[in-house]
Amino acid sequence: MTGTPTAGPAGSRAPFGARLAAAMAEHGPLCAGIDPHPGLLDTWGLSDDADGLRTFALTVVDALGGRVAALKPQSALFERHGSKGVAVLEEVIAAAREAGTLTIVDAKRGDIGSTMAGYAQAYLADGSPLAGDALTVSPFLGPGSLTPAVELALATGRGLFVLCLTSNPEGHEVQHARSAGGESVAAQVARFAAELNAAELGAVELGAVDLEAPGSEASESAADWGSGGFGSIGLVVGATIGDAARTAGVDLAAVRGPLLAPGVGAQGAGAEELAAVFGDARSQVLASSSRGVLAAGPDVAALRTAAKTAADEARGALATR
Ligand SMILES: O=c1ccn([C@@H]2O[C@H](COP(=O)(O)O)[C@@H](O)[C@H]2O)c(=O)[nH]1
Repeated sequence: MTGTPTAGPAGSRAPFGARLAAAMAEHGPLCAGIDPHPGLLDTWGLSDDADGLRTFALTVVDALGGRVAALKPQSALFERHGSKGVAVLEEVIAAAREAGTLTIVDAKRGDIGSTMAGYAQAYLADGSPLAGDALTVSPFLGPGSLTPAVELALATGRGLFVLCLTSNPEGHEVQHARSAGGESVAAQVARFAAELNAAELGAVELGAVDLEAPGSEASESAADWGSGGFGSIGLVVGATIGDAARTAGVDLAAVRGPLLAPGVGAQGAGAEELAAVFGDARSQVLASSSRGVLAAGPDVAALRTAAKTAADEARGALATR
């Protein structure tokens, strides 16, 4: 086997945090985004319709499947093609799974709890065609509103990435707001994830989570997961945020979960920013680049070279020794 545990039959999937840690160790800390912007479709010589979208997205899976830690399809750019676009997203998730690559579906879902349960069923339930390995979610209706998604993710070996300190400049206005007690919104979100991860990792350490489920590839890496894996509830923390984690009072290392770091490449962040933003949480970072890699297409070899270069740069920037 490779060092990357993949999904076994329903009910036997190892925890997402463990699977992601293994994938990052094998392929480097890069998540390649699949963002089929109209401009990119044009550059690739493709039509701005569901057929062009399908060719684009499946070319990326073909080029990078089995070569990066994760692929992150951006749901909005599939949804803009209507039901045919959503069908392509389902096909992309299945193709990545077939290639043995984790998918983070970037749909940033968030709603009141009863509706969140519907989103959870759509994106996190076994057998749902839109279920990848993890989902991005918005905590801005209150972190507790995400409980249905948390419960289903943990029950199915999937993960969440909760928006915390986003890469866009406008995020500051909301994420740095402080409660009467003085805690920033971002710090509250980080504490929510930290508490969930402490409970999950504590259960693993106590042996209450069976990492050796029959039929999965879990057993061969179980020891690694117990010691080096992440919790399954990650945060989104942009690589562009400068010292915002410090000023918002967010202890990223204490989260013990993966930190999805968009902003690398097209939004201007590079190795220097990755190293500076994440400090002693560098080993948790999954750098994310979409346009910076996709601009190399449609040539498959060029896409692979661009992804490898980005992964190598991220690995160098995030090395802890
Ligand atoms: O804070 C955030 C959260 C998510 N994103 C998403 O990541 C990619 C970035 O694309 P690039 O082409 O690498 O800029 C995109 O899908 C965003 O929606 C983010 O950028 N920032």
